[in-house]
Amino acid sequence: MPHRLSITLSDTDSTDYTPSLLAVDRALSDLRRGQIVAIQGDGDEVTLTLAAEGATKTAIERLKSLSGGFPHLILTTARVHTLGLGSFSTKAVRAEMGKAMRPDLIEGLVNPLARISKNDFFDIPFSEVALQSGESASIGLAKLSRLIPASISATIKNDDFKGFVEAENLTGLKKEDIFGYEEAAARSLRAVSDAQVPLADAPNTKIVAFRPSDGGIEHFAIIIGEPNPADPVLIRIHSECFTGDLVGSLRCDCGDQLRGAIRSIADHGSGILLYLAQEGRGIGLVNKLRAYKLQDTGVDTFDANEQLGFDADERVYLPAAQMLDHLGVNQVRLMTNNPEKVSVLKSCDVDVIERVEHAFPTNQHNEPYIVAKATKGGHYL
Ligand SMILES: Nc1nc2c(ncn2[C@@H]2O[C@H](COP(=O)(O)OP(=O)(O)OP(=O)(O)O)[C@@H](O)[C@H]2O)c(=O)[nH]1
Ligand SMILES: [Zn+2]
Repeated sequence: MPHRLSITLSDTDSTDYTPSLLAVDRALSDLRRGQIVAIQGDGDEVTLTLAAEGATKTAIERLKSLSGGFPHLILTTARVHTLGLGSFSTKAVRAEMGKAMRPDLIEGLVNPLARISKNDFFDIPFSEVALQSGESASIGLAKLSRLIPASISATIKNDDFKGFVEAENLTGLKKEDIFGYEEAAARSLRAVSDAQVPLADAPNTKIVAFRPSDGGIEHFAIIIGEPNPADPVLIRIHSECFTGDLVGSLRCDCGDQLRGAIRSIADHGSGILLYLAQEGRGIGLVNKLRAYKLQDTGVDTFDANEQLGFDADERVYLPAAQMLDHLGVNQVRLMTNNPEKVSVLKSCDVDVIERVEHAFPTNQHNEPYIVAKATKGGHYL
């Protein structure tokens, strides 16, 4: 009698209530709608923050009046380095814009696709932002909301955080909620629905949806055949790629890898494809399109991310490890060319007993991308 995978659907009524996740979720939608969010920092520090992307004059004026001063533009060091505006050892820096806090200058500083002369920035002083500060958390929030990673922030003192956010009708959250969000969301994943979905190349397939407790974005396990968790399971961890997976973009190898993995698992007899909601190596589809436009000027895939202010790769694999854990799978044979996936999965206590090569022929459009992944990203060819 073969061992079966365990798929236990969670009763939504009994899902843990996780206030910190909920606060981040609310803050993300506020930020995306151009609203000010209040981040509680150390002691009586409160960082009032707006996403730099799309910040309007009216919102900046409200931030000024709420803080009683001049807010700063917070940028990632990656972005400032690519602008050639100085060298810093922290992850984020503060541009002290003073009266120069104009939407066109902000756009020029944060968006590499904006047409503005670098000379406009030369007299703006920059200073380092502490790693665990509210200002640093504001960048984390912008990244989680899949906007350009830059904020307009003002840090004030107020020892009645709850009273302040209530009086001003702002979403308030702790900086630790933001720093801990990705891990907490991954650890709260629960299977919420599943169904048989026969695929063209794998008729005996079941898809299981996993949802974090704040109702945030879902990840999926595509289970082909009847994997036996007592043996090593053949798996693929695939990060979402709307362009490659869905509409057949030739700029990457994702579509071939997705369908190729389904075919290989079906040929093998059984296995699991984990489909992770982290489009564009975790920067989101809108930013990936920006990165493509930059790549059309000759920049490679990793540098394009950095020009936008992101790390070269923003992905996390704890959700994948958690889904495997829920399915009772610990030993895996992982189909990938990316050594980082192997090492990160191992660090999440998944026993990767073998890396299975997963490469496909290139085409004229994705060749530079595949070459950059191998030469710069250390991927196996
Ligand atoms: N930012 C950015 N993301 C890209 C680009 N091209 C593809 N992607 C994304 O890269 C990710 C590729 O995911 P995977 O195929 O799982 O990962 P991989 O790192 O190539 O590793 P393996 O395929 O396992 O070898 C997807 O999220 C794509 O959307 C690009 O030029 N820029
Ligand atoms: Zn792709």
